[in-house]
Formats: sequence, structure tokens, C-alpha cells
Amino acid sequence: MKYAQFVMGPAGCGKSTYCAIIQEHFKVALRRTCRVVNLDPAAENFAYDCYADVRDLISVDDVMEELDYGPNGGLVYAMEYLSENMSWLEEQICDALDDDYYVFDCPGQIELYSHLSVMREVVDMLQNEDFRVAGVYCIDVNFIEDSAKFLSGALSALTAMVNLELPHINVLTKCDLLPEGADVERYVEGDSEAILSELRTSMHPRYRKLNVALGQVLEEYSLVSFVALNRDDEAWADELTSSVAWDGLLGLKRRQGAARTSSEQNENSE
Ligand SMILES: Nc1nc2c(ncn2[C@@H]2O[C@H](COP(=O)(O)OP(=O)(O)OP(=O)(O)O)[C@@H](O)[C@H]2O)c(=O)[nH]1
Repeated sequence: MKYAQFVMGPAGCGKSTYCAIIQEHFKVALRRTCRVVNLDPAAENFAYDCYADVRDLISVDDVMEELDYGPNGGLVYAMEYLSENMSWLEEQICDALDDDYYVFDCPGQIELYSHLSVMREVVDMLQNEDFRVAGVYCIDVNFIEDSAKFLSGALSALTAMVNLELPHINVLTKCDLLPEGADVERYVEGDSEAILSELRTSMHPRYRKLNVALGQVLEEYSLVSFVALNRDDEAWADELTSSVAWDGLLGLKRRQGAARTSSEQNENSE
């Protein structure tokens, strides 16, 4: 079994930063390699060591220049090109061994998770190659400025979850930007009642039934809760590996055990 995280979320929410943190955590704390694959043909730069880059196959800049497309049309064209050339991605992961760990830095456009099929095709391909894949959906703290924004962020996470049918974890990024005393707990703990009660006062009564129904949907999918990430908090990544939910979905703790065992074996044999 090989492992992969599919890191998704709206543009600029901190996906690449999350990938860089995870890669560093694997290196320093788990003493393991984590291969990060960039799947965003519009990416400009990232802080991680990139193992494979979709821009070697096609980039949005090339599509815009050669076909005179705009950035959104260019992104869709590039991702459809990837879909038609899935063998390129297969080649990038064909040397993956049992227990290897990959993280895929995905583009943010919601179309890719609502009605276009390419991301699902990538997941299917990985699963066929014996990867256990988990979805990690990032939204940043802008989405918790009020409950209506949070609802829209949670629904976009739900869109990705139902389309990819992956075990799914939400991450609330950029928590260092929260104002002092901000009430983040109700989002992190998944207190849908508190969120609905705020919506009751902030939105027109005509939306009340709809909001209650949406709250129920999110709760039933366990989508209200988020793991809070502050890139400057070094303890975060450690907490991640010791969390039962993360371990169960992402296979991290087991891998840590495996890493220790193999390094102990090395020490013993020296
Ligand atoms: N303050 C703060 N800024 C962050 C954090 N994470 C990311 N950023 C900043 O947010 C911006 C976007 O971060 P990225 O990691 O590139 O976000 P992304 O989702 O990969 O962006 P796209 O690939 O363009 O969709 C960058 O300027 C980051 O430095 C964080 O935890 N705190």
C-alpha cells in the first residue's frame, strides 16, 4: 500500500504552504521522504521540493500564449490535456514502492471538483496503482469572518468530498491572522448550532429553513469541523501525527512507527 494526500482548496488559501510544511515534517520528525507533486498548471512558485511538476507536461502560460485563451479557459484546457495524457502522471509515480508517501498540490478552481472529471480520474488512477488516497481540503480564516462565509467554504469542501469520494479532512489555514480573542472553536469543534444561530440573526428569515437543512447536511457529512493550522506553530505538525483522526485517514502514525523501526534496525546492524 502506498499513501497520498490530495491537497485542495480555493486559490491562495495556503495549499502549497501546507504541502511544504508536511514535507518538512516528514523529513525532520518522521525521517521519511514525502514526494510532493504539483498538479497545478498555473502554479508560479512553491516552497517545497517538487518531485514532479505538471507544468513539465503543460502550463497555463503556454496555453494562453499559444491558443490565446484566458486564465480560466487555459486552466481547464491544461487539465483536460492532463486527462488525455494520464500516462505522463503514471510515469511519475511508477517507481513508488510499498509505504511510499506522496502529496498532490492541486489547483483551486471549483469546476475541477464540481463537474469536470479530471481530478476524479487522477484519484481513480492512484487507487488502481494501490495508493490509499485521502482528501485534505484547506480554507483560510477569511472564511470564518462570519457564518455565511463559513457555510460557503464548507459547501465547497463538501463538493470536493462527494465528487472524489475520498476520506476527507478539512484544514483551517492562516490561523496566525486571527484577531486576538477570535472565536474559532465553534468552527474547529463543529458547533453547527452556534453557526446556525448566527445565521438566524444575520440573514433574512426566508433563508432559515434552508440554513437549517444545509447545517444538517454538513453535520451528517461531519464537514463542519476543521483542523486549525498556523504555519508558524511548530507544534501543529506534531499534533497532526498524534491525532487519531489524521492517523486513521492519512496513515501517518503507522508510517512513523515503520520509520522508527527501520532506523532502529539500521542502528542495530551498524
Ligand atoms: N499569514 C499566513 N500566510 C500564509 C499562511 N499560509 C500561506 N500563507 C500565504 O498565503 C499566500 C498563498 O499561499 P499558498 O500556499 O501559495 O496558497 P495556494 O493555495 O497554494 O495558492 P494557489 O496555488 O495560488 O491557489 C502566500 O503569500 C503565503 O505566504 C499562513 O499560515 N499564515
